[in-house]
Amino acid sequence: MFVKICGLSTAETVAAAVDAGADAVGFVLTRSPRQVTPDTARRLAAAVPPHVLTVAVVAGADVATVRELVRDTGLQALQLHGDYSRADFAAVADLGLTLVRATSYQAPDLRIGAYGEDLLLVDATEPGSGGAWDYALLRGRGLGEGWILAGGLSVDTVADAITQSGAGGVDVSSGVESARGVKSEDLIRDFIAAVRKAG
Ligand SMILES: O=C(O)c1ccccc1NCC(=O)[C@H](O)[C@H](O)COP(=O)(O)O
Repeated sequence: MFVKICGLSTAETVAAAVDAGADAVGFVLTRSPRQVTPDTARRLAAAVPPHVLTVAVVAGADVATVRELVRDTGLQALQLHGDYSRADFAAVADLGLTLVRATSYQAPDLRIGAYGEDLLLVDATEPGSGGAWDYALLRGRGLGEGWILAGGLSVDTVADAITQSGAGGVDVSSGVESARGVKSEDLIRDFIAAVRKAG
């Protein structure tokens, strides 16, 4: 089971996620309580071992801005939220990053690779809101191998969510925070332990 901890902004919480066995860590480069600058993302990612995927999270920016945001960060993956087209995905393919298409569970084209992406993250309608949804809606929908479930997951709900959805990976942000935008090292550890136990 692939686990991504999203919205990290301090060295301590990045270290907690890595030490607890996260497969990926996300840095939000877009307007959010978790927003970090590209410089901060680069500094935080420099301490992450290469086997942990470092992900730039961007929502709604045009392709030129996206390219500018990730330039020089050294991050390994780019997660795009919003109305990005197949042409937009093609226009960032030359960056050589792992591409993550983040989309609502209500959107069409719920299949890995439909836009040329490497990973598909199926989220609530409002990313980063902590809003849960009916994860069972996606069971058996043939999304492809290893799609990632997101939206309102927490230590208490993640095991059931995996069972209900059949997801091969999970992503969390609000559910590992002590207050909005403030990550908790204990909750990060507990969340990853809950996923490992379930998976
Ligand atoms: O985290 C944000 O604030 C955010 C803002 C704008 C676009 C994306 C954002 N986060 C993306 C994520 O990958 C979140 O982890 C995902 O939406 C799940 O969030 P949550 O429901 O809070 O666990």
